[in-house]
Amino acid sequence: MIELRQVSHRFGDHQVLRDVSVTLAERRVAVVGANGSGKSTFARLLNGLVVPDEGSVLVDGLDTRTEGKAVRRKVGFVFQDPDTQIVYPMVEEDIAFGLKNLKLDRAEIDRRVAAVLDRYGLAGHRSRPAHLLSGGQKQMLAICSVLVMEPAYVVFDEPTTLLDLRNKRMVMETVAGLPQAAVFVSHDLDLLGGFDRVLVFDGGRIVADDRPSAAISRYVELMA
Ligand SMILES: Nc1ncnc2c1ncn2[C@@H]1O[C@H](COP(=O)(O)OP(=O)(O)OP(=O)(O)O)[C@@H](O)[C@H]1O
Repeated sequence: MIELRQVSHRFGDHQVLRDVSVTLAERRVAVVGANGSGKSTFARLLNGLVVPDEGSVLVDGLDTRTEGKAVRRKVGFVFQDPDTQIVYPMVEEDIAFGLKNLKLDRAEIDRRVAAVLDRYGLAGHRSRPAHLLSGGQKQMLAICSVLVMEPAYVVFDEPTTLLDLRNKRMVMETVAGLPQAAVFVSHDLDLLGGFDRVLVFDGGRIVADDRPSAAISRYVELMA
């Protein structure tokens, strides 16, 4: 369970989140809202990439302010642009990077790298340079690098924005099949029908919190 208690945050003079309190316990939570409404900041709070100016964020009781490292182990984060996330030139090195930091032995790293590449259709690309992958394959590589760490939660920040329809579907099937709870920030409203809960952000506040159809109707009204 992830809990925000009276969270406010500003960047310089700009108040980005205003007194947000919410508890996330569902398997699939989506977050929508206008550009600049605070969605990415909210997403980054969930794994301690951003620590709030006021209030607190608790992940299974761990405070992101004091337990940042443990929180980042628990909460994987997928960015919009996989190029921000891919750090090593070769596919297998990129996937193995986090596992090496955990000081796992070579055989265990190999096993986990092979399993995740196989599961998500990248097994044939294991020894290829990452920059030769298509946009969709790069996003799947970024997702694999997160999933191989076996986080308890996965936060996706607009992971489908740069993808064509086929690759959007592939990412959505991946999200739907995850054993973990996921929080999914998106402007692609048509992808959110299967979610348990949708939060609508406006001006740094949650202004609707409902099932997909009701929340999306509210968002469409807001944008009219
Ligand atoms: N690191 C930062 N430094 C300064 N300002 C920032 C920073 N990150 C975000 N902001 C500003 O905070 C506001 C909210 O940004 P945020 O990225 O959370 O919005 P968003 O709802 O995700 O927007 P979008 O849909 O465009 O991605 C924006 O005005 C943005 O310019």
